[in-house]
Amino acid sequence: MNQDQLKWMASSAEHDGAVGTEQMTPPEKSAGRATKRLLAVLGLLATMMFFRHPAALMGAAGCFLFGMLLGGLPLLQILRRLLLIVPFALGAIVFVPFQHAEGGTELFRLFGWVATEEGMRHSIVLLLKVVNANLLITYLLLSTPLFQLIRSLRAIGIPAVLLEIIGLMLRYLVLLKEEAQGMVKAQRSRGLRLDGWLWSRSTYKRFGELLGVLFIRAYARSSRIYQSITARGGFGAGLTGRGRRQPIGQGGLGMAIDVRGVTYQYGRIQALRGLTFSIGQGAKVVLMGPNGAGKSTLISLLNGLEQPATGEVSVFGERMTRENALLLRQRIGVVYQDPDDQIFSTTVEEDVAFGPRNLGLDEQMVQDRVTEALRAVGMSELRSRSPFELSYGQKRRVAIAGVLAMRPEVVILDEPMAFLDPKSRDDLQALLERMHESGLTLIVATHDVDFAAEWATDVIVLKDGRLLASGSTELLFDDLLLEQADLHLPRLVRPFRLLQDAAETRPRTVRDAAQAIWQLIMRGPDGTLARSSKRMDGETRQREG
Ligand SMILES: Nc1ncnc2c1ncn2[C@@H]1O[C@H](COP(=O)(O)OP(=O)(O)OP(=O)(O)O)[C@@H](O)[C@H]1O
Repeated sequence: MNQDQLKWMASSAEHDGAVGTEQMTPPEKSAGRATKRLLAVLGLLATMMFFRHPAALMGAAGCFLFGMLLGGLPLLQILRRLLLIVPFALGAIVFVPFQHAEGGTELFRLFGWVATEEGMRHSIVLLLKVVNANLLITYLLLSTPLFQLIRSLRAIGIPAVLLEIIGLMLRYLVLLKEEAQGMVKAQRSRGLRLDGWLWSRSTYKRFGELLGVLFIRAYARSSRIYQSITARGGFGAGLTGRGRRQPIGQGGLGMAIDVRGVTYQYGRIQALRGLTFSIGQGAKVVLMGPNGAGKSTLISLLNGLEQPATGEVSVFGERMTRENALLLRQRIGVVYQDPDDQIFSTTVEEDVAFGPRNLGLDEQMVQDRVTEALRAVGMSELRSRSPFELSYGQKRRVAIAGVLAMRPEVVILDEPMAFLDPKSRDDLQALLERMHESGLTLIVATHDVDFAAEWATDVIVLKDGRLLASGSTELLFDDLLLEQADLHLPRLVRPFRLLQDAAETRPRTVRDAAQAIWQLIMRGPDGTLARSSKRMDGETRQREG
């Protein structure tokens, strides 16, 4: 996908009205203000380290709080963030007074431990310093959007790798929180009562078990996130030298993907059993098959995240190996089923910029690609938002933008329609159409036969790791194949199957179906319509009988 193609998509999206007004990069002025604010907070934090007197620290805390309220920050939010330091405060109060037992002035004894005046003072000073630091950081977080904060941190010379580590740690914390919330919700729906949980014995009995499950779930999720980061060139030494595409071998002209005798197994589980098929450039392919058929495994192989046990996968004529997988991967983008597995940055624009940065592009080019990709998916307005605050459909668009910004030639989407409302599904289908018109080869793993019949040009059907069939979407009308693959006939076709005179009619779209019905009606004068109606009535009665 070249620059013109992505731009074309972006302009089409705007033309369709799918896009709101583009929010341009924040003005220099506010970026400068954010950096000044960051420097001021860092300066105050450093100064705070030298304060030794509780009264001075208390005075500083009062000033900070007053300043924040004067600046319009909500008191409730400030207090909520202050609650975060309660565990630390308890630790400081409980342990620190006993630190100066030797040589200090005794205040009281507890279980043989001596609390001293010096220890107590030290404890109060420590506590006040933590409160002050918390107030200052809260001020920064509440007054400056996260993306600007990150830019400012970069501007003052904090190494990018450190920021990435912080970003990933934050992502892991968010992930833990989401998993914990998900678990609580699922358990409440099955009768878990939360009233009095803090004092309940069973809470503590099950605590270890729940914590274990939480970490296993978070681990599984983070390994999927790791996969998607790798798919966009993360953790690698950059995908290509300075963003240029290396020449890729000759062969298979017009062929985007060629799969020959591929097998794959997870331990003793045979997931793929000798698959052979090919996909031409510019095709719109649906990958179908029941649960466990091997679709996700195949996608991992096509993207080079896994290597086949036997057989080979070729991309644009070049055989995929461990060595060239990084290079070939930039020609094949993958949009995973769960956008939360794919998105991990603190802002939408940072997330979309992740792949282009891995390509080694300069910052201006990265920003251009981010703008274009977000415009193409109709998400320009939300570029500064945290992706974790978005709806599921919006997250999916961000995930697609992240892949488009890499300018791949093939895009694979795993169940892109899952969990979307009808309007979002229509929007996504229109987006897929634009992506295809811009020259992309698209592969969509789906269970949705109606979407497949309407949208795709070709179909690949798997079952139990085997290829049941591959070819044009005419296959979707083959009853035997559909039965073998646990699929059903597209809905639009079913009524025509009940009409003897129109049993072979295979409408793909509502418009096709309307036209077919109209043609049937127009045949009326010679009596066909009447006969058809009678036959339909007759057949319906027969079925009901
Ligand atoms: N990490 C794994 N470890 C062991 N077995 C696995 C693993 N992932 C998948 N499998 C097995 O491999 C087979 C193919 O699974 P895969 O996820 O590729 O199917 P799928 O067609 O994508 O299914 P679905 O439609 O449910 O997503 C299944 O039998 C599955 O149990």
